[in-house]
Amino acid sequence: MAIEVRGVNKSFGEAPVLREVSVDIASGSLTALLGPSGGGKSTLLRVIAGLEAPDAGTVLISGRDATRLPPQRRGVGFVFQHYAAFKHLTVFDNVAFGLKIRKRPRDEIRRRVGELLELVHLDQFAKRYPAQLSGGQRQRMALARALAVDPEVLLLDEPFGALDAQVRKELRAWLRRLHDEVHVTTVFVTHDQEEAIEVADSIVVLADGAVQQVGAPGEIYDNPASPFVMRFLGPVTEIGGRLLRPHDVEIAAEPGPGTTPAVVTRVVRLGFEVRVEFRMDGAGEEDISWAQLTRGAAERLAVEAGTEVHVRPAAEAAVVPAS
Ligand SMILES: Nc1ncnc2c1ncn2[C@@H]1O[C@H](COP(=O)(O)OP(=O)(O)OP(=O)(O)O)[C@@H](O)[C@H]1O
Repeated sequence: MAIEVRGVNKSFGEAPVLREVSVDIASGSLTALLGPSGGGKSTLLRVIAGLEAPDAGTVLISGRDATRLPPQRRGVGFVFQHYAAFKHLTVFDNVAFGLKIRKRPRDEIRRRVGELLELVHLDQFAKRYPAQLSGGQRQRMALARALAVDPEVLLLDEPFGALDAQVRKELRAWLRRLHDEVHVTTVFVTHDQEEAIEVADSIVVLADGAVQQVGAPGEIYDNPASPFVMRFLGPVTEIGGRLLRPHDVEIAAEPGPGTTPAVVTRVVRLGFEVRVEFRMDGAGEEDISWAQLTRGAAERLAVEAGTEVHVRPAAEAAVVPAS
């Protein structure tokens, strides 16, 4: 294990922000801390970095008790959402900064910074100043700088949070590829479930200061531990007191084993996907469930508002009691 967090508690004043948090982060993994705003993600990252001291509990990094070590002695590199570059230094010198402080020989610095700039695709920009870079390029520079001192662990707090959607998507894919090349144990904070699912090997869902579930993206999506996790990871709908994914709802024209009658209230065509909204037999006026169908399936079924249908969860559906 690269990082072991054991029984960490942290309060600010009266308010508990982390409650008995224990997490194992495997060496070489790319882990997302995912959860709603205020759930404690940044605080946990800061406790791992040594920027915040826990009230109780321990943090082990590479098997060593780091709980009382200052940040600079933990072997971690970090990048924050609003990355503060040294404006008066070139890209090269920004990346070289940590190596210079550590008084590495000049030749080594030149070689290492050259390699890193190539890795983050900024080799053309070495002589520019941060103000002459785009937001995405600045974040890549920040990552190169964090990697310069060979950290055992890389900690990223919403590193792409301030960027527009398109750049954010590009950087996600790029971070994934970078990690496949460099294999440094990486933990990143995000409140975006799609980002976590797309990029991470492992997701830690954190809400209300407590770990809700830990697992590979597919595991968490398919086998959520609670209604909260299920709702947080993707769209859900409710049928007969059970939560399930809308693509796991089966709709048929005729009744069958385990089906319940329902009336279609609306059909929304969203390109490839068709969203069929319906009201279950006996449900209240506002109580609308929905199914996500492919366009082909919807055409075969030929439903429109007012059609009577029969619905049930698919045999392989992940289902969680709604409350
Ligand atoms: N230094 C501090 N002093 C007092 N309260 C704090 C401090 N830092 C964080 N908090 C509080 O702790 C709680 C958790 O904050 P934290 O930043 O860890 O959450 P988060 O999950 O990262 O949220 P976000 O996604 O909004 O950044 C919040 O209620 C926040 O207001």
